Amino acid sequence: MTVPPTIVAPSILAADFARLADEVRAVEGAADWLHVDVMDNHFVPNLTIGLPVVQSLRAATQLPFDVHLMIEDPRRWAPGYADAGAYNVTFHAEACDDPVALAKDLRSAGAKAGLAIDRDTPIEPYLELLPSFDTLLIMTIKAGFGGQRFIPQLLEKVRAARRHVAAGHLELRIEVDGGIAADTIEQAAAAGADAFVAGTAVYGADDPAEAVRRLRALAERAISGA
Ligand SMILES: O=C(CO)[C@H](O)[C@H](O)COP(=O)(O)O
Ligand SMILES: [Fe+2]
Repeated sequence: MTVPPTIVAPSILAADFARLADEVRAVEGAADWLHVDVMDNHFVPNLTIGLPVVQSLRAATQLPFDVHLMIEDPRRWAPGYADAGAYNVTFHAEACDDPVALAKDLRSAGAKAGLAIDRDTPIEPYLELLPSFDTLLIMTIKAGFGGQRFIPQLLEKVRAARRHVAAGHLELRIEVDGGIAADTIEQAAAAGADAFVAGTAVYGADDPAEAVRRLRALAERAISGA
């Protein structure tokens, strides 16, 4: 698989769950990954979908799945998503006492491993773990709900992560999640993000595929400094 320089990952959290397969197909061909938010009503105060839905959806699309686990006890559940064919499985640093061990398990199960950092968690203690990961997801809101307002101050974590990645020549995606839209994606890209989750901005648009293409064009323009 060739690796696109900029990833746009529509979040199905903002899709119509009664028409999930159709909603996914609406962004196929435009999106790079499909972002799947799994919430357990314990780690965050919201409940979404779990493994059976991901297993069924896997057969409905060619898009790589970017699973974002907002759950307690990710060591118990995360490998199941890798087994279900997820491309990237991201769990929260705050929910895991041995993130490196779980990253190894995910890679052994054939998935990329992602570490997520919530709004109130500093990035510094986790920078030294990054060589064990393929993706670092930096929340640009408080995890739990779609449709929230982007918090620009959180981009300081993106800048710190980008500096660390550059200094260490690491191969790591820096993904931002929460409130990413046409008026925020350029700041996130300029700060050093190269993967962008967008729920409301994609599925709230009249043409979700066009919204994805527009977001990518804005991000690429900001990254190239044009
Ligand atoms: O992880 C998430 C919420 O915890 C979602 O991925 C995120 O909120 C995307 O939705 P939006 O673009 O509407 O903010
Ligand atoms: Fe997410």
